[in-house]
Amino acid sequence: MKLKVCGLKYNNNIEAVAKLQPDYMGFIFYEKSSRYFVGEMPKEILFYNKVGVFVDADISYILNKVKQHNFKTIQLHGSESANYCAELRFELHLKDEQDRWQSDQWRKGEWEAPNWEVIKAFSIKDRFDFSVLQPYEALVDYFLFDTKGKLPGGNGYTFNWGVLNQYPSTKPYFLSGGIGLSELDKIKEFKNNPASKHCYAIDVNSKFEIKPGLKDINALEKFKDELQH
Ligand SMILES: O=C(O)c1ccccc1NCC(=O)[C@H](O)[C@H](O)COP(=O)(O)O
Repeated sequence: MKLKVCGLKYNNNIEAVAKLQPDYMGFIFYEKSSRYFVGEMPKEILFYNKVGVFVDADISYILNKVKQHNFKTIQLHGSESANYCAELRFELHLKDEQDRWQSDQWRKGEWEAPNWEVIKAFSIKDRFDFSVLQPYEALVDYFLFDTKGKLPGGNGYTFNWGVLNQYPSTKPYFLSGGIGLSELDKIKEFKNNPASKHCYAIDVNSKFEIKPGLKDINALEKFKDELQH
């Protein structure tokens, strides 16, 4: 399973996390979050697979952040509708066209359109109406299942993963919400469960923090090693 480390905030710490080579590194662009990312990222991670995480943001705001931070993956963590996802896809495509015309690589015949990935998050507690996923099927690349809580994300506790036994789709999903070292046994058990068939990645955040946005590198390293076994 792949690993996404979310909610990175401090540049030295970001570089240290990047050295662990998680598959995705997530950055929160939601002002009310204690992990809200401001400023510039270290140049060293320009080409890493970085995820911009947004909550009901204006699409123009997302496009600005995509350009500023070179995101290829966008995570929608609010109540974004399927129409919103369609509009985002359309705008990303328009952006590609503009970039193509302005690019030297295109003139040299070397231009490659970015492979956008859109993740749509949904919150679960003890049950979930999976029919809500249907309108998003053709519009997003991954679903992400997080725990329903007071905050849109980063609540720090797990939901009942048994709910995923009813997952009706074949779309790969991220499993999220309160996952820490103490969930490793549960993850191993989950891997043997039919519900994990389409689980593409594990998403971790607050359970690996020294303070909001500052990740514990040793704990992450241990988790990554264990996840691979
Ligand atoms: O982490 C936040 O502060 C946050 C705030 C607003 C929207 C999304 C947010 N996090 C998104 C994530 O993908 C988290 O990794 C996910 O919610 C799980 O967090 P945690 O329960 O702390 O493991």
